[in-house]
Amino acid sequence: MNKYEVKGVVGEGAYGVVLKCMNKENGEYVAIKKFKESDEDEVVKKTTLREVKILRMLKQENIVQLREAFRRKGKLYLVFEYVENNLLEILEERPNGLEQDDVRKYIYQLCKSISYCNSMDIIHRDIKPENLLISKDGTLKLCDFGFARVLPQKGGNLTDYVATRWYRAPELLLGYTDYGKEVDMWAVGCIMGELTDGQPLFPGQNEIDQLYVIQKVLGPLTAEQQEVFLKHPGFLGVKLPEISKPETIEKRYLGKLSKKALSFMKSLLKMDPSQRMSADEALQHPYFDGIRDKEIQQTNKHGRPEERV
Ligand SMILES: Oc1ccc(-c2ccc(-c3cc(Nc4ccc(CNC5CC5)cc4)n[nH]3)cc2)c(O)c1
Repeated sequence: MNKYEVKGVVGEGAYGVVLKCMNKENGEYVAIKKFKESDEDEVVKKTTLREVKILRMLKQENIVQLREAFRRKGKLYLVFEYVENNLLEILEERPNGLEQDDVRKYIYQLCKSISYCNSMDIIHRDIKPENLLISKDGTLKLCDFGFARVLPQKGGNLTDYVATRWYRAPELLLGYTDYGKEVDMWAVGCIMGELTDGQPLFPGQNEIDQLYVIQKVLGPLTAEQQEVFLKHPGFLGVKLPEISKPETIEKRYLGKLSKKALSFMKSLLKMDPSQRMSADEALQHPYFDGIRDKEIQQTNKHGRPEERV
């Protein structure tokens, strides 16, 4: 830590703190995650080692890069690239939402980061505006893999966890343990809505209310999910809401979303995870026509020559 000068705090959590620091040797800014616990606690040690193992796997332009990891006085320090801002603060500056083209550019980059994670069998599990960093040139970078997990082999289960409620998929809220990468794409749909009008799409006040606000817009849970809800110990005695006329995404964003954007968002906000669009499918969606082609042209200009057919 001697070569770093602390300039401020950019994040805090149960784990510890993320500091904005300057490298005194080269003047470069970095973000350093300083873990609170020393490594005496076996459980903490196991989770931090799992986090570092995942971070070392990730090298993609829309994911914050881990630069180095070191221990000092029994505490673990992770050094990352520093990025100027995050989407939470940008949303606070734009209470009525962002321009539609900026929404599209950010959601495209987010889908690229998730597609890359999925190619490594990694799910993030806590995608939210605070964990989406935005650089001065408008590059989005996914950060904070503290809840991330490597998907278990077929039939394996994931343990429960508590991440940010407003972006949590129905299967997580209902306690399913065989959930998968679809939970990250549900969060993308929630964030797309929030970027569009500046308001959280499903701002539930507790877990029951979260399921209620989701159904108020999208309609009822699936039949299977309703059965799970009625048997869930945490929801015993709680009635499912009678949703005769859901608000619908169309009405919620009337006049604010193009037809392609609406179709894209609705393909993400499917109650049934098996029906939800994957990150790879999302990248091929007509919503990204124009962005994808421009990127292909640029790659061919600077990268591998266009394959001759
Ligand atoms: O497993 C992990 C754990 C932590 C990280 C992580 C890595 C890097 C950052 C980070 C944050 C950051 N910049 C930043 C973050 C937040 C703001 C918003 N204003 C803050 C409140 C003062 C402004 C700038 N640059 N890099 C944050 C988290 C990570 O990427 C993975």
